[in-house]
Amino acid sequence: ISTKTTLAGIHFDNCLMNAAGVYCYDASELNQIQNSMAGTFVTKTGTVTPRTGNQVPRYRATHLGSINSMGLPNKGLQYYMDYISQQQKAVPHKTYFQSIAGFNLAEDEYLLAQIQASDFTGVVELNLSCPNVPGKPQIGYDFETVEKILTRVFEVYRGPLGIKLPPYFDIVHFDQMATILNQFPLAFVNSVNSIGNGLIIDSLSERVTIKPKHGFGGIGGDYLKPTALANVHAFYQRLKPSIQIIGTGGIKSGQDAFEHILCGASMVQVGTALHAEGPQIFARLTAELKTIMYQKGYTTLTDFRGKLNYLD
Ligand SMILES: O=C(O)c1[nH]c(=O)[nH]c(=O)c1I
Repeated sequence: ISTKTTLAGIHFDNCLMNAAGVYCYDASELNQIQNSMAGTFVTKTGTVTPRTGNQVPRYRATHLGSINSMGLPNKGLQYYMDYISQQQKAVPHKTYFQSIAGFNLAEDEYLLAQIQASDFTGVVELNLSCPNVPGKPQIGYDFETVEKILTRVFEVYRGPLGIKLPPYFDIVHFDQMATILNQFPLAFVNSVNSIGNGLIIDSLSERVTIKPKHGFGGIGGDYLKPTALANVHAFYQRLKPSIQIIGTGGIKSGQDAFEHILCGASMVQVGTALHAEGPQIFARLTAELKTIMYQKGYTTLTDFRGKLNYLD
């Protein structure tokens, strides 16, 4: 029984990995994912220059998930490129993901030019869905800008590249986004990022739980799972087969991972639950997923990927 997968024509021994932003801020955290059962890692979204991010407390977990308004704290693209360059030499049989975000088209182009000029042989995840940079809208909700960015991206970048999208909540939005995305040679679409600008309150103290933005932040965990599964399946149904799906949102058990794959995911990313449990979660999730596959008589992910049944 194998949980291996292929994405962008690249083989991964395991379909489980971290979600950008969790356990991937620096070399210390990335080493822990590298030394876990995860199939690979994605870096914290890298920007042109390092960022300290928003004021703390900026992350809070509840028994149903998490809220965060980190504000894109990161070491800057070059730090992550240096780390990946080192890992490509030290652990060459794995392929790594670099998450990036520019604050405008020129920055997107600059980031991609830097990657193109480097020895990077991995996969780029262009983040179009950070909800926590004050004053900056989530690009994923501006369809015309998404189309403009992707047009330019594929004029300048030749390696495998996918995008991280915010959750959508309207069937027509799935249709409109898929129509745009099907124009481009995307390697994948990663659905979903956190549900932007939720609010979790401590009713005892009658206060919000995080400092930035009057307590408003991205929602992850159990709260997010039904939305995540819907976005994974909606894009799986609509996108051309060459654009694969990475499923992110609400995965804390082998069953959750199984459900994302049943909805069409080729790779699954873990955020909130990884933050709570640490990198050993990948051993647990892999074992649980294999047990479910065994019980159902499946030996590979292709036996059930995308084969969600309807009631009609
Ligand atoms: O606040 C963040 O750093 C952050 N937080 C999220 O929940 N998603 C994102 O894409 C980002 I860039």
